[in-house]
Amino acid sequence: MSKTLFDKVWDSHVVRKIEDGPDVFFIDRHFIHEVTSPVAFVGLKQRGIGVMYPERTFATADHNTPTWNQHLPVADPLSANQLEALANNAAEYGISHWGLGHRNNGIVHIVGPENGITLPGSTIVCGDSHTSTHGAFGAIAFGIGTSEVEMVLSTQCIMQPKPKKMRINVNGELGFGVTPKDVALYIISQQTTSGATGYFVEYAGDVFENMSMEGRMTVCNLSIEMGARGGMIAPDEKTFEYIKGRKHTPKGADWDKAMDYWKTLKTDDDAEFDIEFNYNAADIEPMITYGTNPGMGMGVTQSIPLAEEVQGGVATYKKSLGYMKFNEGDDMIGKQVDYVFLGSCTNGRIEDFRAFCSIIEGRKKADNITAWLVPGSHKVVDQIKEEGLDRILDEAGFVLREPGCSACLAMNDDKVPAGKLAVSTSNRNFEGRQGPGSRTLLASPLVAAATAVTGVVTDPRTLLETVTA
Ligand SMILES: CC(C)[C@H](C(=O)O)[C@@H](O)C(=O)O
Ligand code: SF4
Repeated sequence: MSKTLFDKVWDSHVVRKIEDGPDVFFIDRHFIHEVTSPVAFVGLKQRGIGVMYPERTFATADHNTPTWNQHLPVADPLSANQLEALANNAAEYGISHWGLGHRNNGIVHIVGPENGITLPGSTIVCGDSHTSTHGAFGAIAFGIGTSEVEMVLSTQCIMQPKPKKMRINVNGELGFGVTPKDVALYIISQQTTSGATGYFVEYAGDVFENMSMEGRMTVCNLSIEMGARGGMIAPDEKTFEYIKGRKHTPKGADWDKAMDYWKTLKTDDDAEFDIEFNYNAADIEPMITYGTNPGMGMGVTQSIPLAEEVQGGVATYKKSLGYMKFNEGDDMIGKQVDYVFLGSCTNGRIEDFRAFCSIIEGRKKADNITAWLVPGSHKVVDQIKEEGLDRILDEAGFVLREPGCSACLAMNDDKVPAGKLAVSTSNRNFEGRQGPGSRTLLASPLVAAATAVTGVVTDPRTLLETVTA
């Protein structure tokens, strides 16, 4: 029978089918971080049970870590406790742990792929919604709750009903200045934040085939923001090239054997999806959000829609604009911004820093902007330095911080003050997400850079033209 990529990976991991119930589903790789794992370990201890396959679980500290002076003790007691619990639990159960300052430390969804833990055809979970990122490698990857973290630690399985299947095709060529982040924000603006609820998405078509692995990770990362369980892209030569030779990837004969399998990981021509959508690359502009969910996005040159033009409740829409202190019909271009955040598991990889630097090179940070540039991992820091991007940043008046989730969710000191407006390359613009009362505009690293040097929301294409002219 014909199968989709998703079917192939899912079916090969079902340990047992329960009639009219969920599947007992085997998990190849399990990531844990300091926020959602401590309670799971307490549960194990209370029940007096151990971790079944400690070598399949990987711990990293990221959510509430400071991005400055990481060598000093963490001042916030709650954060310090969670970090200590992660370290102690990892040591007690024999789990690999990349704590603060460790060479491999960084945001969980960035260090997994960097270290070759994320592999095609594998199943990956983490107590974290953006686990969907790993789908970029043709893995089935999704977020789980803390009770499921406990279940995976103790049995390496979870109980999961098989989601429905959606395919999103984007064909054609992306325009100048249009990045993977824009593709994702465009898709979410079309789907809304609930359009893909109950589905697992496969992204297909020219745009994803031509995209770098970094870009594919950005797209899969945002799948969750339209309600999807996860998103995935079929592995290809680019995928194999990316993972080859990394710390945890198979070597020698094991690599050849794995490759034979990985090459079969494609949707069969006549396989069926429950639902399918087609979009044109040419319709996608550099995007920006104007409201308080990631579905409220539009082309950066457009004006905020009128209440009667949008689907859903008018009252909710107006409340959202009220929070943002925006009016229907406002232009986004030219709005004064206070903060720019480059980072997160959405846009904290080397390609994002290259994109940012392509705009700020030879320019200066605007005086009204506070910029937080937070690489996703120490490896990204190393790459930034190897490529000399740190000098470009320095000359333009920017400072590079240390890795972590940072202002993506503001669990550390990187909080945008109440009322201030931030252009952020992260994935959520909910009320207070970047600090109580903070206002967030989600956008690509190019839009963030253009805004950082002008001080107002800016279409990056206007600055890129100046550079290339
Ligand atoms: C803290 C964690 C549970 C949360 C998530 O699951 O996504 C965080 O990573 C986020 O991005 O909001
Ligand atoms: S960077 Fe943001 S979205 Fe990603 S895991 Fe951290 S808090 Fe969650």
